[in-house]
Amino acid sequence: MRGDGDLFETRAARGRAVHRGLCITILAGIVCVCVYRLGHIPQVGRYSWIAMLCAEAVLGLYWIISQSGRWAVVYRFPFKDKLSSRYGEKLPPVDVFVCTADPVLEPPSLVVNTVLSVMSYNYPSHKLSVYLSDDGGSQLTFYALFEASRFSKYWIPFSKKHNVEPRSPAIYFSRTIAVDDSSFAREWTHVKLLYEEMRGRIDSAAAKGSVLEHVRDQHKGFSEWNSKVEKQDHHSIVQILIDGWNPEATDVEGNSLPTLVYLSREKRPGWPHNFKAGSMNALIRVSSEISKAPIILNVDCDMYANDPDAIKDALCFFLDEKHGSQTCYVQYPQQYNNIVKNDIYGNQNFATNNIELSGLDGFGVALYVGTGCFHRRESLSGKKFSANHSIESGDVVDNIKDRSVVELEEAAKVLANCSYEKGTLWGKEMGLVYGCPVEDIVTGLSIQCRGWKPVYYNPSKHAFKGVAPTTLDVSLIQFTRWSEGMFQIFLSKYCPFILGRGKISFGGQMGYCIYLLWPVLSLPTLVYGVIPALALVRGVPLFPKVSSLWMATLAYVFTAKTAYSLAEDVAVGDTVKGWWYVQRMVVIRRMTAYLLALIETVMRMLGLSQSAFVLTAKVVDDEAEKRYKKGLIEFGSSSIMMIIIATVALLNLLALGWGAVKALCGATEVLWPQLAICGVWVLLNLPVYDAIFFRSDKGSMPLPATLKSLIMASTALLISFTKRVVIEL
Ligand SMILES: O=c1ccn([C@@H]2O[C@H](COP(=O)(O)OP(=O)(O)O[C@H]3O[C@H](CO)[C@@H](O)[C@H](O)[C@H]3O)[C@@H](O)[C@H]2O)c(=O)[nH]1
Ligand SMILES: [Mn+2]
Repeated sequence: MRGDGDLFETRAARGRAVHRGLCITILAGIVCVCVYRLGHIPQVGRYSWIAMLCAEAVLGLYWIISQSGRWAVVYRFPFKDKLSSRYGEKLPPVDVFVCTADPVLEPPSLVVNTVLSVMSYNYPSHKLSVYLSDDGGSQLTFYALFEASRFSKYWIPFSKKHNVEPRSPAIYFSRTIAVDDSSFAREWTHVKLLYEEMRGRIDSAAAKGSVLEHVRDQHKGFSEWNSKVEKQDHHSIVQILIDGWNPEATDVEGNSLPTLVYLSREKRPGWPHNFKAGSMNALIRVSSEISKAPIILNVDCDMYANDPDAIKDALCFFLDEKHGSQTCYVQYPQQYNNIVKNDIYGNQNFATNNIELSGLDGFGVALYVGTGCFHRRESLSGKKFSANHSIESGDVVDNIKDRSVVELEEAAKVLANCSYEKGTLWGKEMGLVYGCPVEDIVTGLSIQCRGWKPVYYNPSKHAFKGVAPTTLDVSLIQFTRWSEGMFQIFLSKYCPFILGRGKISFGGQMGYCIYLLWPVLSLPTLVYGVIPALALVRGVPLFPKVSSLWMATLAYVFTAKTAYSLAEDVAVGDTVKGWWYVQRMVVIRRMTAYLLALIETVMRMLGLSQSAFVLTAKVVDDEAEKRYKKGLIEFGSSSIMMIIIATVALLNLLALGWGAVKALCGATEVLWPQLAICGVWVLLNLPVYDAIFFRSDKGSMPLPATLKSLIMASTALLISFTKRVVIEL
């Protein structure tokens, strides 16, 4: 852990002693449970017992690993006022990269709101260049950016003059103000109208799928689409929509504007384009031709800048005299602006964002999560850290010299061609690493292994806000991609224990594994979701006698872990209900997304499949949106994931029913601990029963999924019951 610098401070979190004390007792408990399991393997139900033993051992090990995120939590505090007074006009230029990939899943009007929010940062415009990379190669997106470049002439001066927040016009204008006679209200009304007109034009072009002919005449860039341009087959397009160094490029009040560039790298069938990593690498090269700022901010197209001063905060970590030269990136947590009450899909990650990631920071590592991250260009370009990397404060104009817009565009295009990377180190040692669905995580890890130090910064005012998934399917697909990518890293040469050895701290290596090992959790969770219920019906006990000391130990481990997790979540701002919903989502993710990722990984290792990047949809239909806002989980598909969820839910419900009847009938061998486990599963799954039995909307469990699940669950129970009869005979 690094100590204090002059532009920021690092403080240890309180309560470490309590956590460490509790850790020791839980650890002792876990050891006892495993010892007990090993020493009491029964004759009947042997395999179930061994499965439970394995599950508990894996969960216990994972619990140990996850303590690395709690052991040495630190928080960061930058001093941006000090930065401003020290650097004044000499602040470094900043390039902002925005990535988009599909005009349908990522509507152009959403994309340009993100672009406008980063264009209007409280930062000198002539030091700011914004690049939009469009992997969709879409004229509609280009058109939207063209519209935004015009609207920015009104929006930037308005938002800066009145210091409005946030700087995404869509979000800002969705809130109303008291319209009176003041000049602010008049301006507000005027700019809002301009915004709404612009948005109307963008949305109607998107709906029609084409841009009007007379509009196409207004900018030379549209002619790029005169020849054949298909999403996966087109030439490189680079269009400088605002050349910020040109004294004539000004807003309506005569101030300079940030540079604005549209990029769509070349795509050809047969050439791997490497998804977002490929797009980022093209951005790194193209921007180095045009503005070459030493600091790069990278955001996803749905993630607007929420804090107009965030650049200055981040710069404190780069410009600090003591530690700044070693900083490779400053990562902010992923926050969302579309979270409903109690966050039904567990998107907010309270414990991860406020504790675990700060805990990793305490061990000197931070995950790069692909968005909301400020990079040092040098560290992104594959350089190793060596002393004395200071950041220059040159202006964009120094870089451009006397080249015209067209010259720059032509030079930049070449850098975005498919063939450019052939035989180079791009995607290996330079830029973002290729071949992994979580290009961000693996890239961050390898940068740190080159001697650089990242910073995780989680300010109370969120710096960026994105769009969180609003249906179960989309959320689980996202987690499948993530967990598959994570596990792939663990099994590759990038495994932190191998690559990171001697380069990052052991605590940091463990910290990475909190995420890299996600898919492994699928099996023990399924064991706990299936075996106690089946054994209950079969009449086979899987736990010690309720009155025994062993049972007390087991119960202690379970209670202490659960209570700690609840306490920590609530301590950092979650509600009790929110925590409970996270528990549900955790279980669902493990049984579905992580399981599929595990299977997929095995298939990939056998050469049977290839990983891809399934884009997360940022829009859903109105009805689904309404259900999301009402807090109803959207099942609505008969995918294998839904069937797994429904099967486990029904299995536990039926087993609980059976056990309860037995208990009421006064049977002596009621297996209380197993009954309790089924009870917990049933409680967790209440919305699943609702979706199966009571709901009739489109988000309910489809009948085919219900039937398949019912057949599977009852068959499994029947088999178990038959075994019981055999035992009794
Ligand atoms: O071929 C592609 C695919 C995606 N993207 C962009 O990548 C971003 C992230 O894609 P999204 O579908 O929103 O994925 P998420 O699951 O929300 O993304 C998280 O996880 C990714 C890694 O899996 C990271 O790259 C992202 O930054 C991080 O927000 C979006 O801006 C896309 O436009 C591209 O530019 N090109
Ligand atoms: Mn996203």
